Amino acid sequence: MSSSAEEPNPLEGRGERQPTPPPGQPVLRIRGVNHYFGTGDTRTQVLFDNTLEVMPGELVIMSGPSGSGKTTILTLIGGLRTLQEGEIEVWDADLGDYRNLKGVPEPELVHVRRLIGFIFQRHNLFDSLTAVQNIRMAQRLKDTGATDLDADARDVLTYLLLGEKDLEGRAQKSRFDYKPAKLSGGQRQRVAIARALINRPKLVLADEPTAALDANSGLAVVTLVQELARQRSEEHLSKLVRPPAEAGENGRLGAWQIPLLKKIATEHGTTSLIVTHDARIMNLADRIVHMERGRIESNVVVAERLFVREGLRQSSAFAAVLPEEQEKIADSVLIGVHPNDPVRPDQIAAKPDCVEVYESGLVIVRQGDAVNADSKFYLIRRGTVEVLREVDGATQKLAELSAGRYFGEVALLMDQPRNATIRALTRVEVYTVNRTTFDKFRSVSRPFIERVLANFRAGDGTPRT
Ligand SMILES: Nc1ncnc2c1ncn2[C@@H]1O[C@H](COP(=O)(O)OP(=O)(O)OP(=O)(O)O)[C@@H](O)[C@H]1O
Repeated sequence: MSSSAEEPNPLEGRGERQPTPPPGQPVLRIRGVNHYFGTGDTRTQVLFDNTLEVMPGELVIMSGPSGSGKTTILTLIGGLRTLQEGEIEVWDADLGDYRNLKGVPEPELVHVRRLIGFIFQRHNLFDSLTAVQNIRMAQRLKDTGATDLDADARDVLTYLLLGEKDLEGRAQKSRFDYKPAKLSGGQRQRVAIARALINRPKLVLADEPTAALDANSGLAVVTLVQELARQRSEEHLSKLVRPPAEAGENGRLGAWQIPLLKKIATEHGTTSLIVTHDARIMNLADRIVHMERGRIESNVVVAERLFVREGLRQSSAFAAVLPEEQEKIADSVLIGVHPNDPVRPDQIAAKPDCVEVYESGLVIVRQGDAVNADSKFYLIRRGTVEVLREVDGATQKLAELSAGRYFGEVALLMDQPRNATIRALTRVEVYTVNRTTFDKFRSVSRPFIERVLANFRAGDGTPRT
């Protein structure tokens, strides 16, 4: 991930670019993590068999009721607690490899902590130092090669509305030289956030980072975290900026913050795990992980969920069922991988009923094959297929279908043999909905489907397979 060609990158020439994990591999891998508090009779298990992968640059939101284990898992990832059971691996860009947190002695855990920007409620600012000095202190921990550290510290504080400008860009008294005792709770929190982000950590762990913040500065924090991960479009940012006419509205950025935001976020690739109940932040998430009673109950890549929902909705069979039911089916096939990324064999093995891969030239569905208990409905995840139909001994090519298109519904709906052959033109990945699920929803949506089938039999001109 790099800045656009037009923009000069002030971090250029700061030495070696930190390497990222190999393509398709996560920056954070958690496998089978259990955790217990207490000893003897009072020993209680609070985490149960948690497995999660986080990809580079993702903004992950962790949600779940109080006591479900979110903070415990975050502190284990950050090396703030000893890992008792399971595996946690964090990519160390300086090392160019993963650091395994299992059985790691304390001095080595310190290395892990240095990789991470922590934003926790207990922010531990130095009481005797001013806001700027607190940040300058953090800058000493890591040599980022920056030329003007003081200006960088002030820029981040200014963006977080602690500098000489208010949200509308009007002059205000800056808090640069205030000590923590003279700052409000929300201002202290923002100084702590600036301190956590000043060295542009590749991994940010945050526990309720916006709880003490007003809506405007809460959004400013999350937008900064997002921009550190990767540049968003002008359109995305402009939606977050308050129009002058709505000066009274809460939860927006000032237009003047945008250029500064971009300047601060010139180096990309930060991955963030944020525990929050703040709905506005959830809307910005790339991945939403929900915990219940010590277990990760769901792990959803937002773009994948949208992709599958959108794909299923095009099919008359699924369009006929209630939106909540459509969402349930869509969620049942998700594999937790962004649709732009190819699936790895281990990810397919983990969800064998949800996704299949066909190499170029392979037949996925063959014309004339009877529909049975193993027959499926297919949504193309990646790649292109061709739709072929044999009529009177001659093969006609009816269509080419690519990502986001579906096939295989008609035979399932009509209980008839497949009416066309589908062959992979490239390597193809497909989501599959099995017959049982399909039939369950078919019965719910029967009246509608009868109408669809009537149209189909009459021939409405659309080639369906
Ligand atoms: N130091 C500790 N000693 C004993 N039990 C603990 C300790 N810390 C947490 N727990 C228990 O572990 C469980 C998980 O707590 P954790 O703080 O991880 O949950 P959480 O989801 O972060 O909750 P919240 O949203 O309230 O912060 C809870 O039952 C909690 O009481």
